[in-house]
Amino acid sequence: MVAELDIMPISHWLPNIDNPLLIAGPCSLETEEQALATAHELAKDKRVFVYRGGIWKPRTRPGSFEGVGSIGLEWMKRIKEETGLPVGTEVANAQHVEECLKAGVDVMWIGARSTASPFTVQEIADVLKGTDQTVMVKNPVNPDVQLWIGALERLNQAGIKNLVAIHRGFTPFRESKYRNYPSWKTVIELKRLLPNLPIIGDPSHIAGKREYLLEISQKAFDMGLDGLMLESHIDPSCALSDKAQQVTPADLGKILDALVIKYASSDDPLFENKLEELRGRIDQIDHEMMEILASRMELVNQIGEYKKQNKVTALQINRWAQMMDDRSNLAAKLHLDETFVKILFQLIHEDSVRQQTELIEKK
Ligand SMILES: O=C(O)C(=O)C[C@]1(C(=O)O)C=C[C@@H](O)C=C1
Repeated sequence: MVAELDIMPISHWLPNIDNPLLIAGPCSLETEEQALATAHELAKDKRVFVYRGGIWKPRTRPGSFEGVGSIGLEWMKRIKEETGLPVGTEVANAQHVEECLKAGVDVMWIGARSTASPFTVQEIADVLKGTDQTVMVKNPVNPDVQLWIGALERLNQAGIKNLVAIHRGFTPFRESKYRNYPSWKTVIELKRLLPNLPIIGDPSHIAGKREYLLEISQKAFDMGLDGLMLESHIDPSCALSDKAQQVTPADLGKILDALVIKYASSDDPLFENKLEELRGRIDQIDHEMMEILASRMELVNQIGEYKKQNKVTALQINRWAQMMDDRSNLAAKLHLDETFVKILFQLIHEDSVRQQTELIEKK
């Protein structure tokens, strides 16, 4: 289902933006001194556009630091006054939103677990109705693009047009390099369905460890995302939450220096001409591949007819196993990614079996 959302570009609510949107600040506001010292350091870097700080922290298990609560909003007001930076925090229920609206918080975001709960999102949307608030929506914990869009739709139906999606990664099922694995294909699908929706990355939550921040941030720009949310703490070694993924404002500056910002297109005519020529060749190859696929399918259907006449099963597991070995070996020789080739042939084979079973079952 394609959603039609009325979404404003980031420049509508952040008119001075001249770079990708960078939101930075501590995972949690802990003390007024820590919150302000971090903000003053970050504000010196003109690439930072919004200050972030967690006030209400949804923790997986009880007993860990769950945020300072409403007092943090007073600190946010001081940060705004003293640095001039717009401020943002996570909201998880109607009361949080009401308090943030009163305190003049500029950006609110909905966390991954809340996005996964339509009642929670609706409750938040109902309080926001009639405001011109900026709201960011993190992906739900599982890669369900419709659930992510559903949350954005609920807010949009409440009149919220300053919307941004945040890719913070998905809960892994097993031991993995990153804390929350990125799913770029889910991001591509979201971009396809909602081309006007700004999307930013949250490398801190994807990484879980500061040493991976640069590679994930670069990947986010390579994928055409519109900005980043990065956690920065004046002294990460003392942080009360997510210590390992936070960096000092100085280290954040180094990450930003190392990043190559990418654009959707270039105004260099030489580049554009070359791109057009290469794309033409790709179109040609794709068309040839599809014709080859159609010829393959004709053979599969012929085999299907013989199988029907001779009462032989559509699925031939030994032949399939031999084919997979052969295609994997060829993939290695041709320097193609073996997993990619495996998935491709799995899809082709699945469709062959589907077509043959339909043909065999047809009266
Ligand atoms: O070899 C066959 O028996 C086929 O029908 C072809 C094919 C294929 O797509 O290559 C399809 C189904 C079988 O499970 C194995 C292979």
